Formats: sequence, C-alpha cells, structure tokens
Amino acid sequence: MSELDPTLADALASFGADDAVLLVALDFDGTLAPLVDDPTTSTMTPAARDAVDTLATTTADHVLLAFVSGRDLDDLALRAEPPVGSYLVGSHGAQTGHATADGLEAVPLELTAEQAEALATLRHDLDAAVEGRDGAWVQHKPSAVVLHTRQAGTEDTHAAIAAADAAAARLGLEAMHGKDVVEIAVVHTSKGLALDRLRDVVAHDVPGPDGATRRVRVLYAGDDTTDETAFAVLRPGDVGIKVGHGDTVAAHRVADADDVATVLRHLVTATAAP
Ligand SMILES: O=P(O)(O)OC[C@H]1O[C@H](O[C@H]2O[C@H](CO)[C@@H](O)[C@H](O)[C@H]2O)[C@H](O)[C@@H](O)[C@@H]1O
Repeated sequence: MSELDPTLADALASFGADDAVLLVALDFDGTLAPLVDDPTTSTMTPAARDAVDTLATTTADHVLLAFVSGRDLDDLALRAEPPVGSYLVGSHGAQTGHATADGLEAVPLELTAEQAEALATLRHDLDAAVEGRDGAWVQHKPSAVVLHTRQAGTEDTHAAIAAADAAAARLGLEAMHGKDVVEIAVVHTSKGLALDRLRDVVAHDVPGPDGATRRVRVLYAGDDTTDETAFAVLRPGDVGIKVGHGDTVAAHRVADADDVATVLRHLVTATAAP
C-alpha cells in the first residue's frame, strides 16, 4: 500500500486536527512483526521499525506511543525495543510499564495465593495436554499459560485446544483464542480494559494549561481476535485499524505491518513538531 485508503486518510487528518493528546497504541505480533513459528525470533519489519522510531522522535510532545501486547512485559520490551517514553502494556493488560533511558520500568505484578495456585494447576494441565502432540507447545507467562499450535497437525491441534478449554473451564477462567494460540490468564484482563486505563493514565500524564484534563484520542492497530476488545472501547474521533483478514469491529483495515508503517509515516507528517 503506497497510498492510504481515502477514508483512512480522512480519519487520520481529523485525528490530529485539534489540541487533543494523541495516543498511538499498537499491538506487536501480526501488526508490527509478521507472525513466525518461533516467538523468540519475532521482529518488526524494517519499515515498521523505521516508522515507529520516526514517530517517537519527530512528532510533537502531545503524540504518545504505546505497545499493547499479549506478550509478557519483559518479552515485549525485548522484542519491540520500544523508544524511550513509550507506554507498555503486557500480558493483555495484566502488566504495565514504561520505556525509560535506563530501560524498562515495570509496575510489579502480584498474584493472590488463589491466582498463583490456579496458574500452577494450568501449567500442569496444559503441559500434560501437549504431551505426545507434535508441534504443540506451552508458553509459561507470569500471569497466564499459552498453548501454541502453529506447527501442530489438525488432529493434535483440536485435541490440545479441547484440553486447554477444559482446563480453563475447570477453574472458571476464560480461554482466549488467538492466532494458533489459546491463552488462559489467572488475572481478569483484556486489551480493552487496558486501553481504557491507559487513556486515563495519559490524560493524567499530559495535562492541559492550568492542569486541565485534555482530551485523549486513540489510534489502535491490531490483527488478532484479542484486539477486538480494544477496538470495542474506541470512541468518536479515535481510529481503529484491523491488520489483515478476519471479522472486526474496527472502522478501517490494512493488509500488513508495512501498511501499518505507511499509516504511521502519514501520522508523522500530520503531527511533526514545528
Ligand atoms: O498481542 P500480541 O502482541 O499480538 O501477542 C499475542 C501473542 O503473540 C505471540 O504469539 C503470536 O506470535 C507468534 C510469533 O509470531 C506466533 O508463533 C503465534 O502463533 C502467535 O499467536 C506470543 O507468543 C504470545 O504469547 C502472545 O500472547
């Protein structure tokens, strides 16, 4: 996509048209970084990397960047290499932090005894669910367990997903189904809840003249079903961009990470510091 869809271009023009604080909140996997078999090798496309870094360094003070991911916070910081000043939301909202010149500044995550017990049970149950199932594997996070099936065959995938869903149901927890993943968190969270909270944090961090609360507009881009909760909390004047195929409540759609880069470059031009 060398040219923006005119409807999206209009939405971006209105997005930066007044004195609102602009929060550019981006999912990572599938949005800035193409999906790959091994999550430890994920990286932004060169165009996305360049656009993110340019946005962070050349726009005015009222343009803020956030990464909103299912990855745990340390992992997100490692893979996304967020520019200094970026807000970070990890584990679908269970973890938050900030990128500083000295590195990641994280809000400590504390689980209750009940949550810690549920996490241990989930780890045990999901590890058992993938035993003998080629290509299926389990990722352990601080507040969640993730079943990965990207490299598993159809039969093993169905069996492992059924076992993961059953493990979640036994504990009364929600199983979040994403792209070749089933994630079960012991902390009640979603990207939508996280984005609502982040909007309030940003309004507090960037007050208007005389400490007045400024309006915060959000641009959110994401590719997966778990991003739909974030699109659902967007408000008039915000911009929601679905990346890739699939049903969505977002008003706009682009094809891939390089198209997201085009959107960000467009924003850079529209909001460059004087
Ligand atoms: O919210 P996101 O930033 O999109 O993170 C969601 C999950 O991303 C990772 O899994 C996804 O990307 C992997 C690497 O490309 C891919 O192998 C997997 O199939 C995708 O679902 C990550 O591993 C998960 O922990 C995140 O929750």
